Amino acid sequence: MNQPVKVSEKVYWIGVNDRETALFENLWPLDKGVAYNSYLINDEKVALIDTVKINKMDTYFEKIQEILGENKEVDYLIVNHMEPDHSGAIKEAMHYFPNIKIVGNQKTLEMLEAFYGITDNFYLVKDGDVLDLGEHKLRFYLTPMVHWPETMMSYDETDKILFSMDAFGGFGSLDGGVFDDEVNLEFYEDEIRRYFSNIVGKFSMMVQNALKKLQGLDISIVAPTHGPVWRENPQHIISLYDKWSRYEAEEGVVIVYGSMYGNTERMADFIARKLSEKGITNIRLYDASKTHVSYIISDMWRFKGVILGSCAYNSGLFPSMQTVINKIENSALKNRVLGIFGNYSWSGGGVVNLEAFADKMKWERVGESVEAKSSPKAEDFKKCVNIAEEMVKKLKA
Ligand SMILES: Cc1cc2nc3c(=O)[nH]c(=O)nc-3n(C[C@H](O)[C@H](O)[C@H](O)COP(=O)(O)O)c2cc1C
Repeated sequence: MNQPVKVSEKVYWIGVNDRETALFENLWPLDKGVAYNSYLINDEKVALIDTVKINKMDTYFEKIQEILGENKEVDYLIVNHMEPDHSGAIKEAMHYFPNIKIVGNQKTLEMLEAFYGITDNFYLVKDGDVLDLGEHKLRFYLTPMVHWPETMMSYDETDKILFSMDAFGGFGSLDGGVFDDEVNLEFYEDEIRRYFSNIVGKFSMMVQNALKKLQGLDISIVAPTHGPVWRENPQHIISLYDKWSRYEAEEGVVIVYGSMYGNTERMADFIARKLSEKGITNIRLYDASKTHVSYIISDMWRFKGVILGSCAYNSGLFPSMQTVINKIENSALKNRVLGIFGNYSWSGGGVVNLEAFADKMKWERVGESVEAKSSPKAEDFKKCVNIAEEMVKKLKA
């Protein structure tokens, strides 16, 4: 999309879509692309709010010039977040608008120098400071570690727009629709949760601190740097963030397994069927070697039950399961209920490592771990039934 889109009388969305990059942060699949949202406030003084990734700059400055006309320039560039997918065009912005002032906090300043060697034309703001643009007044809220040290949000007190940087944003390009009332929210909510769980979730406590700081603010529009702009129901996305960062979950079970020859997979299928017979409708069953871990973590952030299975592999976990375990540990997901199963043929390695993981995570356990020797037998399936039954009891309690 090349056209600027009006967010309010003087505020414009001037974001760009990226459908070329395969992996966000060179890690997270972008099957449906991503949008880098940037905003322009065309007041007496002109403010640009965050920029876009450098590979997507071709029409960006044209859009700005189109809004401003020939005789106006950008006065301020508000840098809410220094991650290069938003700060990438800062140097070009300084080149394009030589009088521009870069607005950020002390940590922004340090990063500007470290990333781009920029030390001049900086306008330092502290928590609660206000920048007067004429009709519009921007108040700055420092929200450290959501999910970088310098992260902050800018609140337009006139139109009640919260420019929230990466918070409340997600994957998925904006294919025509820009606002929450213009798009299929089911898709974007999934992609926002995948973004949250993989990138921001580790900093859930800082998200809670930020939400507390924003409490009481009259917010009409939430304008993040990725994903849709929330103008119809901004409280909806705020409440989802609140729920996820408190580790609240829905009834449902995510089963993930690593299997080479199908024995562990048979146990996973069996457990899934037992869960279904007991009335669980939200069951997600993943082969860890097929589905990218980012989708698996996203579902674990959504559902209360987690059941992990691995065959033994060179005295350890099956490698794709090791990836899943590492990611969960790194994300520090809390308050889940866990069942464990696995398979071996001589001295094991899968279940013992899943047990060690369980000890670290301190999640509530269900049933006795089951480790079948090669093809699972009747007594193994009995233990699988027990895991499923105990899980359902916990979920329905
Ligand atoms: C490369 C490789 C390494 C393995 N390492 C172990 C091991 O360290 N300990 C063990 O008990 N079994 C080991 N096994 C055997 C498998 O874990 C076992 O056959 C299991 O039943 C496979 O489950 P699956 O059918 O779900 O793949 C290994 C198998 C392969 C192919």
